[in-house]
Amino acid sequence: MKLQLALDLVNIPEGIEVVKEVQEYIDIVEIGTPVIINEGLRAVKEMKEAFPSLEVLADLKIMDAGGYEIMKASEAGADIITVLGATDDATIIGAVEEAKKQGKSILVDMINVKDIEQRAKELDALGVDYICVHTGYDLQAAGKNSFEELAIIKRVVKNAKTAIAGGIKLSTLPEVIKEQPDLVIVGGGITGQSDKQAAAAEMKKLISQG
Ligand SMILES: O=C([C@H](O)CO)[C@H](O)[C@H](O)COP(=O)(O)O
Repeated sequence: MKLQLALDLVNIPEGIEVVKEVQEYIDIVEIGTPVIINEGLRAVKEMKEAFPSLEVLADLKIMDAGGYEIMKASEAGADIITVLGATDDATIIGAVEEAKKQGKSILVDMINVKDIEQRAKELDALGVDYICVHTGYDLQAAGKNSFEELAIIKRVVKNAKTAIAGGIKLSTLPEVIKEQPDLVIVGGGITGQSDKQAAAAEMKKLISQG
């Protein structure tokens, strides 16, 4: 099980400082959608240059032009790029083809997918690398989480790796670990803590104890 740090509410220098603090406890650093909106793919490039041994995920949440957008994120140095599960199969197929050509991975974000079980089966058959259940900020504020959805994808996905994101904290991590996803994505649960290093270290410890 890997730990991914999501950077959403920072600029590039602030993001690099956070990663310096926690790098030994994380496997993947995510350049979050808000950061890409503010800074562009330059944020991906600068993070990869600063931490070449970490995998970098570009949270583009691609909805169209799958092949082209995967190509641009790959050129910037992203190892993993996100595509929305709610989009059509043509976009997923284009993204998967381009990612294979570039030697990169696709993480499909299931945010706002209504039939998680059916769509997860379809995406799995299309050859995506990760399927990720995700409760976005707006639904987190309404008290939602994706723990039940994680159990669903764990049951039906046969080939892709499974992941979960959205409001995961130290207190809720054990419930997530019970389901054994391949990847746990944490943003505010680390970046919002006064001692980010201690939070990341404790999370890594729980994850390695499995
Ligand atoms: O993808 C995300 C969100 O849509 C903003 O872009 C976050 O990176 C993801 O939710 C993880 O962050 P936390 O919810 O703060 O753990």
